[in-house]
Amino acid sequence: MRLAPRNAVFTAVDTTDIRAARSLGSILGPVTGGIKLGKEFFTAHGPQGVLNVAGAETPLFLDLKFHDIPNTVAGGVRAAAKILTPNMLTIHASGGPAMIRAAADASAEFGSSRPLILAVTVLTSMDDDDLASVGVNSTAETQVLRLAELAQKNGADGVICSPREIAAIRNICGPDFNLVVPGIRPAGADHGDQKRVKTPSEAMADGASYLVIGRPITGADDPAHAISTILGSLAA
Ligand SMILES: O=c1ccn([C@@H]2O[C@H](COP(=O)(O)O)[C@@H](O)[C@H]2O)c(=O)[nH]1
Repeated sequence: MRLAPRNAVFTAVDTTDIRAARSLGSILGPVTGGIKLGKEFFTAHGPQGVLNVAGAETPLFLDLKFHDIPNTVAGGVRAAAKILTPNMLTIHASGGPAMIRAAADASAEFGSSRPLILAVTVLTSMDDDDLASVGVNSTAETQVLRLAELAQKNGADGVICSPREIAAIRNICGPDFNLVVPGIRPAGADHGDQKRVKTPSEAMADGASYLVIGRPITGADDPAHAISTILGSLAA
């Protein structure tokens, strides 16, 4: 299914400032697919903070990137699904088949209100040299494809990948697998620590399901204008 551009964008609200997070959530939540809260916000404010920022009407992508033994990850998924009812929840695919399966099975216990389980492949801040430095002697693309297949085989609903791998994953995993894509930078924007990037329109044209965009929106003087420019580029 092809989403309207606004529904395909999740804004990464990475801050410890709860007032700023609430303000961004109220400005961006209604005009985009929803908001993503991750480790920075969660570590500072915990589940109650998440509930304060993501109202019931704002779709929530909870990006906690669980990576532990299967039993512990399953418990984390259950706790998050019960207390925070996120639409999407992340684990690391490199936790292996049993861990991915445990997360998928735990999510399935929540029936139609279960969160999508998305497996992080290779962080978008890493390139081939970074992978070699941690003992992975494959290109980022080869490693992403390996982990995407593993995630799909073990029940994940989709993966987190960079925009550079979207087309190759679509070929292998098919049209229904969710490809949720950070590493998005409008033309001319600062890449910061992101190494495998493309523009929003390139990523959507390649077949992304959702885009995750943080600093190009939240770091702008006028976040509402920044998101409207991005959505305009997608509509065009
Ligand atoms: O491989 C990954 C996995 C997750 N992220 C998260 O996405 C956003 C991107 O924020 P920007 O400010 O647009 O760079 C951030 O919350 C990361 O934790 C990722 O970038 N790459």
